[in-house]
Amino acid sequence: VWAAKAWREGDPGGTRAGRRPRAGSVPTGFLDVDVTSAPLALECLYTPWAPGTDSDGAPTPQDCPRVFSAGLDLTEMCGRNPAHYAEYWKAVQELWLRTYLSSLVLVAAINGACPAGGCIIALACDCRVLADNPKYHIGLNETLLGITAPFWFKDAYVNTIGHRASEQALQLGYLFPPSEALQVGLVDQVVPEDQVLSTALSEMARWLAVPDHARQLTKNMMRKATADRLLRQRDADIQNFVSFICRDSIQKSLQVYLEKLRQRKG
Ligand SMILES: CCCCCC/C=C\CC(=O)SCCNC(=O)CCNC(=O)[C@H](O)C(C)(C)COP(=O)(O)OP(=O)(O)OC[C@H]1O[C@@H](n2cnc3c(N)ncnc32)[C@H](O)[C@@H]1OP(=O)(O)O
Repeated sequence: VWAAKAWREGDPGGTRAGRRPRAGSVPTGFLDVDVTSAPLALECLYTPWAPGTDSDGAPTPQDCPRVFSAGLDLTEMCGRNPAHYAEYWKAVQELWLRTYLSSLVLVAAINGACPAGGCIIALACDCRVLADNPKYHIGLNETLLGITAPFWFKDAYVNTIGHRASEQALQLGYLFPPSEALQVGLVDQVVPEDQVLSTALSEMARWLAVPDHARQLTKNMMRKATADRLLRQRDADIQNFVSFICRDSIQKSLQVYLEKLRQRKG
């Protein structure tokens, strides 16, 4: 994701959210910032956990392909206490709200798998460019983990791919391969892997060509109702998350899923 203003201006003072991510560390793996301890200054970020810039200040490709984001960090949701879950969920809300409502142009250059929390952050961007690799699935797969996507994940999905497609994909926990993601409108472009970044930059240029104030007001007009819905119910949403995630049956499901992931690796 490129936060346009900072990148365009070279932003020497901006916060580089660098370092190699580890799978599953979203929200921290996505922007690679500790959202649990610091207010997130999205407008100061100019790269994701990717790249860096070359001598002209242009972004260079990240060194960790294959995973755009493995979603939220499941270890943050297993075996912890209610206070931890509440703080974690508040940070997830904050990351999404700031991304979704950012006045910057945000283009997601998706060069790897993009499930669940990864998808929701990509959906908060203005535009998504996905690498054409059959392994790079994108979508909200929560039900396959035995959990449910919260209403604001669902809202973002519906806003992007419509009600029927969301209903089906959410219940099935379906992860779309690139061609289907394009067809359903979950991403805006699918391009060969080595063209993801250049295409994202071209998209960025297209969006930046529009007068900022008009684009920003329009973006806000389109997104405000969805964001307000969460803002009105933030505390209730946190309480709901905590009581849901604390259930023995949910903890068991998550542990089984994590164990499967680890075994698959071996
Ligand atoms: C009331 C509402 C409640 C619910 C609210 C919504 C909650 C959560 C939304 C989410 O985001 S849930 C997370 C969903 N994510 C996934 O299902 C993706 C799982 N991961 C994968 O499928 C794969 O890891 C990958 C992304 C396709 C990458 O594959 P790769 O082969 O490159 O990597 P692995 O070897 O599988 O994994 C490396 C390492 O990371 C661990 N890991 C993977 N994903 C996560 C994760 N999301 N959280 C924590 N840990 C994760 C995996 O177990 C390996 O760990 P180690 O063996 O190295 O310890």
